[in-house]
Amino acid sequence: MDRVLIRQLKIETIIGIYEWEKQIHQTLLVDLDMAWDNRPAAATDDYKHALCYETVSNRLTALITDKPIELIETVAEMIADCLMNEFTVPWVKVTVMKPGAVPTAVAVGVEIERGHG
Ligand SMILES: Nc1nc2c(c(=O)[nH]1)N=C([C@H](O)[C@@H](O)CO)CN2
Repeated sequence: MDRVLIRQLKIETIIGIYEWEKQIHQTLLVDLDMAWDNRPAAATDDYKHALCYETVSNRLTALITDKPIELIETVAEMIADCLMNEFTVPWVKVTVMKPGAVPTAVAVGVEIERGHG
């Protein structure tokens, strides 16, 4: 299956398990691999057949900034659910990185795959 990709989507939000983290915004970087049949869009050159990476980016930013979240695992699962239920993406790989969370690491993160395709 073809894929639509989003790399390093930057989301500033309240994320973390500690009290001090609930008082600040921190950056998450999200990578998405979304299964999608790109042939109808290419054959017609018609946007209506495309999985719009701009619409997806805006929707996921709104979703994740709506309320405080403790775990990046929750972020990844919310993103996968949204893509499969709202955008009918049949398979997705979601990587959520939290740069700076561990001072001795460039970034830490989680990766999940959901669906088939
Ligand atoms: N697997 C996880 N481990 C940790 C998380 C997390 O979301 N998933 N979060 C934290 C803290 O919020 C940390 O980022 C503060 O620096 C610790 N471990």
